[in-house]
Amino acid sequence: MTIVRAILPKLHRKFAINSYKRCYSSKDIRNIGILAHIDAGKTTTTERMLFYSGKTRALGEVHRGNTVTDYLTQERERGITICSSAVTFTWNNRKINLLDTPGHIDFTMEVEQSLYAVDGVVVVLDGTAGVEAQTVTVWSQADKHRLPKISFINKMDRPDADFDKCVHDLETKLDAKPICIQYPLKDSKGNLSIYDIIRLEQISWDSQSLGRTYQSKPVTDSNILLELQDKRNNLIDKLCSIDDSLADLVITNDGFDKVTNELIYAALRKATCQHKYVPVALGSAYKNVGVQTLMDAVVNYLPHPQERNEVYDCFENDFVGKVFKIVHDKQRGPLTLVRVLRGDLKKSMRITSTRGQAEVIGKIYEPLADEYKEIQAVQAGDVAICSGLKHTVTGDLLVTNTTSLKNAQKRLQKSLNRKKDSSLPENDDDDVEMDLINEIFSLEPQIPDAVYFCSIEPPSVSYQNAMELALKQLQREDPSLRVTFDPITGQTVLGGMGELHMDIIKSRILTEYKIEVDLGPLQIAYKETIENNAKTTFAVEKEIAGSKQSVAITLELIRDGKDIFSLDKSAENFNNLQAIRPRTLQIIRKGCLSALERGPKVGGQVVETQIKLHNVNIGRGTADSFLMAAAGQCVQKILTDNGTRLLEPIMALQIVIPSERVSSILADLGRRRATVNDVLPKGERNKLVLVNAPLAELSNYSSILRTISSGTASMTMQPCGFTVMNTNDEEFAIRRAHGFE
Ligand SMILES: Nc1nc2c(ncn2[C@@H]2O[C@H](COP(=O)(O)OP(=O)(O)OP(=O)(O)O)[C@@H](O)[C@H]2O)c(=O)[nH]1
Repeated sequence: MTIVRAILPKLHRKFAINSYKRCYSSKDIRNIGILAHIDAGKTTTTERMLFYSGKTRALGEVHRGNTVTDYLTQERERGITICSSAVTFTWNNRKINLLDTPGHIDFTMEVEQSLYAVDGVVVVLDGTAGVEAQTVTVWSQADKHRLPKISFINKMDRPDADFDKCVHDLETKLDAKPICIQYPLKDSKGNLSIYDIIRLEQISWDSQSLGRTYQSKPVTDSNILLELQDKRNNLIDKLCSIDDSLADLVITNDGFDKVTNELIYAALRKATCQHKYVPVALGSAYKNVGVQTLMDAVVNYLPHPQERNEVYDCFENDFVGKVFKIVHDKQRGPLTLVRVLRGDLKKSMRITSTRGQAEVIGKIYEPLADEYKEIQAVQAGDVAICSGLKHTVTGDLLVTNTTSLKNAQKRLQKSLNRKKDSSLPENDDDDVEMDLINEIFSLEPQIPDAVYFCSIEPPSVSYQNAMELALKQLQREDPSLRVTFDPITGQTVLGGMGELHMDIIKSRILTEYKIEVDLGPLQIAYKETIENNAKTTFAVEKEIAGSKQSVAITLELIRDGKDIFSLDKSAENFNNLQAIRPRTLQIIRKGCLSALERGPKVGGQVVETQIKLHNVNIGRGTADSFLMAAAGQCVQKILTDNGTRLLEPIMALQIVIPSERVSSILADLGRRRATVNDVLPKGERNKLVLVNAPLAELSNYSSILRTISSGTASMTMQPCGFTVMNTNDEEFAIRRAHGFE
């Protein structure tokens, strides 16, 4: 990756006149995600797709900072994708909505949300590196969303690219079943062209026209033809295992000769949509080779919207849309990117989010990164950008109204019951489906816990409000960013997924909101919990501005309680508590919960702790704020008097490594307080090591692993919860948090 430090002037390249004018039926739409490890070439590939489809008139380059999809200043400066962005273009009379997603682990949530909007994915591999750490993560995310995949082996122009190794990696590191539809060919000068294995043709791209023109010719060299025929037969053989009609044809004719290209396309499409095989294409986006044939593959093999999203059938013809991104446009304000799953999305339409917020859609635009073209309506299966939504957050499900949501839930429950009652055997797919359904109807998007935090300060107090507003906006776009206020230090605190995440937030506040904020040192986000149940009565009396304020409150903290706040149901107290007005109870609850935001040890959020209200006496004329503060102080007193334990963030690591190196990796992990969950065979030569290790022990671990394994290991890492620390580790963590280590 070339990092361009100087900010290049944003090039306002004129987009070509809209290349699609007709309305596309949902069968003619492909919603695809483009996923990869960082730097594999997603943005470069997307840029070519826009260019060859006629959507743009000039080719942008990542190193020149003028690509369409990396439109944020930070993306252009750093040469990386931070926000997923949506673009629309047409190819072979099909409309393609494509989401370019970020490759860095800190933005995993972005990728996760984008996957709700697509029906299939293109996974780009760097032909010189094969399957890398983040490839494994995005691959399993695509699996979780049951998305059919195509793999594009990019950078095949480079002398060190190795197509066969990449295909082998797909098999061994991802347990995928690849089907190569192409094979690379380099001439004596190293120029790349491609063999089409199905058509037995050689395809060459013309560099003069920046790859716009390309031609196919039949392969005539008899040796090469034999080799390619062998590959074609192999491909058919594989497809026969899942396609009975193809198998019958091969058996009846005693060979592969009668199998037409059309039959292969149809069988391969079926195999891809059913997750049985992954078509593998290749090329060099940078050298303008193989992108058009990749687009052909997208159209030919990836499903259209009607072939997916059956789970939303329960909404019938009501409107359902998934918010997969919120962006901020200087002229238009916050814009919401919505995948329309059922019904039509229309200008000025009323909708409700599953969190119960009623909203009105403003205008609707067709997506093209940061350029917008207004349209009137969008039908099911398509993707749109809406203005006017004030409360929706990334991850929300939008529906016609609450009645339609309730009806959909009832219908879904009925159909699930029917499925259960029928004698159909249950399988793993049912579990995945159930998880997805739960996620669809859950009211909040699943937001990963922050694992790092740091303070954020405006340049002067006069910027405080503007900074808070900026953070509020950024949080709507990116729910994995947490913003809290520390009442003790008076600082605003950011929680997030990693150093890059925080850094990007800082630079976005500067470029988009013109506020030069300061970030404090990055710290691990420990949580705290109580060790034992404890109960205290706290009484406080004060005269404020001539009026007497008094509260006496008895609270109990209970470990692992179910409800976060409850009332004592014993005969002794319940009648008394029932007489309290609900509004007063809400104030007490609020005071108690805000006290749980900061534990006494390192200021970590107190979790797995229930608060039970036993008794409260409130003096006449006591202000709400005084009551709220008293409730909070009572909780703090219990926490300080009885002490808390620290919980630290744990990461789940999946390390793929040659068998002979496993022992050295395990020895190193042992020194990092890791728990080895399993060591499984992976392909012929490798092992898959599954470990959980504290985040605090993993600083810079990916480069350490590279050193220990001499570059042979690949790894993915993702947060997997918090665990209680032992006393020694805890002491060390506290010293470190207080700056003594
Ligand atoms: N030699 C060669 N370089 C390429 C090719 N494709 C992309 N690159 C270069 O690889 C670098 C990364 O490319 P990007 O397109 O930004 O990769 P990306 O996957 O979008 O990266 P992130 O958005 O940061 O995840 C850039 O410098 C590209 O010019 C290719 O086919 N051949």
